[in-house]
Amino acid sequence: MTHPLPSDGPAAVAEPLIACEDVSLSFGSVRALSEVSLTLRPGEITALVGDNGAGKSTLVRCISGVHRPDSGRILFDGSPVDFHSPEDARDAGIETVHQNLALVEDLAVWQNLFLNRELVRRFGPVAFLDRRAMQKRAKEMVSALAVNVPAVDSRVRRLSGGQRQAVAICRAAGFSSRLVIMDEPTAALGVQETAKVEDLIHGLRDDGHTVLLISHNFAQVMRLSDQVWVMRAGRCVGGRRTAETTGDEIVSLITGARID
Ligand SMILES: Nc1ncnc2c1ncn2[C@@H]1O[C@H](COP(=O)(O)OP(=O)(O)OP(=O)(O)O)[C@@H](O)[C@H]1O
Repeated sequence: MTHPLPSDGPAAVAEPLIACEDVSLSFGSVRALSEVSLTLRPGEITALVGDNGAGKSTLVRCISGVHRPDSGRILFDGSPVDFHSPEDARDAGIETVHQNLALVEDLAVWQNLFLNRELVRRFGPVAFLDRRAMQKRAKEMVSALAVNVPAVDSRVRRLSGGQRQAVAICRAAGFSSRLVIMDEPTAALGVQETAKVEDLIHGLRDDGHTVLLISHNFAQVMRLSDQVWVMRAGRCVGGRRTAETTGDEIVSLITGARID
């Protein structure tokens, strides 16, 4: 059963972009997920919170095609999906910004944006990388998101932590993705860089992306999200509209001081 959100009004009638229904997954004797049901509304930022080991990353990896649930199902835009790999999820429009960002330090920003999705130009049977087209498109992607990077031909090695995060978000937001999943996007950043990355995340929502955010930072969850789901010991123990809850209530759900 999906936990009802208290003030599910007319907006709740809209089809969720993602619905997890009774998703369970064990690793050997470890039951990482037990019948997890939750929904992500389209065009919103949903936060997923919980203590270490609660199952957040495992759930996100089921949505992004890294793991396949043992039971239960995941619906994307109303239809059940069975991703066999992250590429399957990406092809469907689900992008993940990993904690390690998965950027190549010695490549330029534009090369990182097009990693594994290079544009090619064909002359008869021969294909060439279309550097010019990729650089042009990279500039458009960067300026569309107002990403604060020096130039698209800068090497990633020269960028700050916040700028790297911005490049990774830009890559995830490009290529017509619909859901962008972020795992602790500001964990390694200072206050100013965190604020810039949070602006970017708001920008993604303003552009119509749906965002799923794992964060241990309650203040950030309260600032950024529209909805919060709480996990504890592999279970989803509740969901709240962010505007109608408090950090204290979320903490009590996480710790089990209050069970809804
Ligand atoms: N590949 C794996 N093999 C075995 N056990 C795993 C694997 N991945 C996760 N687990 C276990 O599943 C449980 C849930 O882990 P998960 O990483 O999903 O939690 P989390 O909420 O993301 O924690 P954190 O906030 O620390 O990242 C833990 O007990 C973890 O040890």
